[in-house]
Amino acid sequence: MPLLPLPLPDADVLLDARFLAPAEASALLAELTATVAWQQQPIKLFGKEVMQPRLTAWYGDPKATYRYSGLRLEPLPWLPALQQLRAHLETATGARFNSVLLNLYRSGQDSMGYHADDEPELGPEPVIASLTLGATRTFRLRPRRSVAAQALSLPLLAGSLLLMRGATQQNWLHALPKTTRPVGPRLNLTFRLVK
Ligand SMILES: O=C(O)CCC(=O)C(=O)O
Ligand SMILES: [Fe+2]
Repeated sequence: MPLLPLPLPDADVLLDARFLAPAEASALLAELTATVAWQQQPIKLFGKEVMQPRLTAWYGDPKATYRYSGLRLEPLPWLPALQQLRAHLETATGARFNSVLLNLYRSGQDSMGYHADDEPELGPEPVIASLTLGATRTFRLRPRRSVAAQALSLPLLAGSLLLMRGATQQNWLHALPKTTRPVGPRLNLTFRLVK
C-alpha cells in the first residue's frame, strides 16, 4: 500500500496502514521481542530520576550516539532483522537512516508522554520512520502552539508505517498514551538519521 499524507497543517506526516503484511509483522514481533537487548532506562523528570514506563533499545552505525533526557545512548551493532528493515524503509521512503530506537510497551500501562523528536543531532527537519508491531494503540499528535481541539488520534495497527518529516517536529508534539483497555505488548521502531 502507498504512503498517504495526513491532513495536518504545518506538518508532513504520511501513513501506510499496511507496510508489512500481518504474517510478516507477527514474525518480526516474535523475533525482535526475543532478540533485542531490552532495557528499562531511568530518565530525569523535573530533576528527579524515574524509570521510563516502557523498555527501550538503541541500534545503529557506530557513530550514531543519541542524547535525550540526560541519557547518552551508544548504539548496539545492527541485528540482521533490523538491517533488512532499514533497507526496506530506505527504499520505500527515499530517506537514509543510521539508527533505530525500539520501544516495547509491555501493557496498556506502558506509554510515552508528549514530546517532539527535535534533538539537535537529528537536524532541523528530521525524517522519522515509525513502524508498529503487536497490539494496536492510539497515537496522538497535537500542535505545539494552539488549542487541543486540533489534536489527532490515530490507531496504529501492526505492520503500519508512519513517516514524520519536514517541519512536523517543529510544530507538533506526539505521544502514546496509557490505556485501561486490556492490550498485549506493542513494539515500535523509529528509524532516524543522527548527524
Ligand atoms: O511508540 C510510538 O508510536 C512512538 C514512539 C516515539 O515517539 C519515539 O520513539 O520517539
Ligand atoms: Fe517520538
